[in-house]
Amino acid sequence: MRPPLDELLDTTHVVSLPLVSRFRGIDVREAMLLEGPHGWTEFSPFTEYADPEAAAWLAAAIDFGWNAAPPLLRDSIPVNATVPALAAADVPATLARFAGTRTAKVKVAERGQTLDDDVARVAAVRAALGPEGRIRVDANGAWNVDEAEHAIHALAPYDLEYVEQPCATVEELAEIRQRVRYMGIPIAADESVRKASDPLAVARAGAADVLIAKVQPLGGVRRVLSLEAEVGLPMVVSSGLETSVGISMGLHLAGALPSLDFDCGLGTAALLAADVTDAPLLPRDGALPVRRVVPSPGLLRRHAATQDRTLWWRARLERCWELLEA
Ligand SMILES: O=C(O)CCC(=O)C1=CC=C[C@@H](O)[C@@H]1C(=O)O
Ligand SMILES: [Mg+2]
Repeated sequence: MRPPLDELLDTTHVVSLPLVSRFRGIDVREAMLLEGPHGWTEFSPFTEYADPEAAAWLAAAIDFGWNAAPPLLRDSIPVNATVPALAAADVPATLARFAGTRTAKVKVAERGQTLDDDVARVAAVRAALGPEGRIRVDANGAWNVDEAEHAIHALAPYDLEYVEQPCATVEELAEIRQRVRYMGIPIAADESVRKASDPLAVARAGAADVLIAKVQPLGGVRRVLSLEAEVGLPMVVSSGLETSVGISMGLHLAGALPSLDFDCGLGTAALLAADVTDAPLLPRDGALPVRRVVPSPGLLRRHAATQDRTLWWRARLERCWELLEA
């Protein structure tokens, strides 16, 4: 059910938050925050996304603000550190932002970098975490199947928990999964789930061992819970690089999933140089508490987007609202 447009627009704030270091090609994260009857919520599709994709993020924002969250089965969520495609020398300072995490997700296959850069970064993460740390890598679909096979061989000595979206298509994922099966390295699907018209296609095709569940692109907490019931694969709840308000939506999903076998990618408030609350959801002892977040009026003012950008987001919300079922 979609609330009236005026009701949504009434409480919106658009913020523009600097990142500590460049991540997925951006230095600043814009987000729109809204307050519904059940609390604060976030609408923050990346700016380049077209309306049909962004509408799922709005459905999620509405779900979290205008419905009671499903019952929680746990109130603390173990999270991973997220390591952008930085130089190996910068790894220790990045990991230090994610206090107590035993797992790290490392970005690889960044445009303009080489496999040697990836190997050096992953080696630095292994050196910092020690033999018991867990390392997963995320290629964001940048490799073809042969490149993925070569890269996985080069990275395997550092002991990989899984490889996230090594290739772009579901067919390629199925193929690389077969090729590296003998190595015991699972394949996780991210873009193939969150950008697909049918998020379950990847599971049906036998293309992944693990699904990355991002709550906004998948349409909200309740929608992901119903997908989970159908899909039968373990899910790793990860962020869409949200403010702490959006992270709290992901935490409510992670808290409600029937089982949670992996550390979640919800520690990314640590990648923001500023947040919207005085009590940001930053990892402590490797975990985050499941709770709602109320933005601080002072921080909303300090990080308010320009008037132009605010109008852009309001128009975007309106167009996406039109796309949702009345
Ligand atoms: O999974 C994590 O550790 C953090 C989230 C994360 O890596 C991402 C968040 C938002 C956009 C993506 O490019 C990126 C990802 O690909 O998983
Ligand atoms: Mg990913």
